Amino acid sequence: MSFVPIIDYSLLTSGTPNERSKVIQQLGNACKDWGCYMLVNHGIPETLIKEIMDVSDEFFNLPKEEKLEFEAFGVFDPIRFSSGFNAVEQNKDTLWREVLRLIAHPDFHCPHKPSGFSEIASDYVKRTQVIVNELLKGVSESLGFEASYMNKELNLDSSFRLLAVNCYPFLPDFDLARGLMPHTDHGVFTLLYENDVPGLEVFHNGKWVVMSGVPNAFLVLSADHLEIFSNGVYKSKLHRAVVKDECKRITLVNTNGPSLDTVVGPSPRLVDEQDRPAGYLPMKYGEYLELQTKLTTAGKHAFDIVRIQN
Ligand SMILES: O=C(O)CCC(=O)C(=O)O
Ligand SMILES: [Fe+2]
Repeated sequence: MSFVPIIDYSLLTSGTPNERSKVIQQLGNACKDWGCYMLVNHGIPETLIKEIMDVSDEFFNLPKEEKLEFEAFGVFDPIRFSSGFNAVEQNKDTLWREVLRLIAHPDFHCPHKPSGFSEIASDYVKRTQVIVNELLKGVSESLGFEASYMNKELNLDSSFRLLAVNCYPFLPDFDLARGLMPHTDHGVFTLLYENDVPGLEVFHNGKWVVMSGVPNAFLVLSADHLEIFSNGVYKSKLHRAVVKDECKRITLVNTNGPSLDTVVGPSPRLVDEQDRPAGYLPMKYGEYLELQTKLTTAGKHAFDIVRIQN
């Protein structure tokens, strides 16, 4: 039996050169073997995590009409609240979830209530950004590139980033399954933090594996644009949420894409006409997001359109 890899973030930033190169190797192995890992010793104060979890909880506890003031459906709407069943599965098993999506970068957006939400969420986004940037350097090096290569090629300084706050409320009076259908995320990789109610599962070696049990860790999932850019060396991770505990699950999800007008295709350094032809069609990240939104209602994925079937 194998376990989800654990990566010690502190060794990336303050390890000796030897420790750093070891952890970069571990990062590469985690991306190759699992496509996901737990990130520990990340340095985000537990007090800040508690604050953002509490204020998110307060948001979801607002009366329905107040939450619906933020209801929106456009993929580029800066603030988007939605709730309901997974649209794809309307006639099959249905899963309940509420989600608040905020565009966090290049500009930060947040509802004006509850009080303090915007300040706390903005602080959380800034601090998680530092982690994302360091991880990007490590991932870039693990692919054999210089640390800044991915950042430069994907215009990550002006990247499009979302903070999605998911809530799976426990509703004892309703017979509702709670969770999220199997999917992969857009962007380079996703950082996910859960309150202490488990639910995230990843598909590994033909089985669903629960990602939980490491306290105070981020779960990091490789996403579609890492697979595309690495020409399939690192795969996007299939995952889902299944919430069984009789408690409310809240998750904080940071997606980290390139800038919207960046055309993402396989890095020329990882394409070789003979041995490793390009496996993905280039597409602007913004177009990919729009396409994904259109396809979701049909139960399809933009990834299937850019992937070249050899
Ligand atoms: O809430 C979870 O555990 C999963 C969330 C997720 O996969 C997403 O928001 O993309
Ligand atoms: Fe996801």
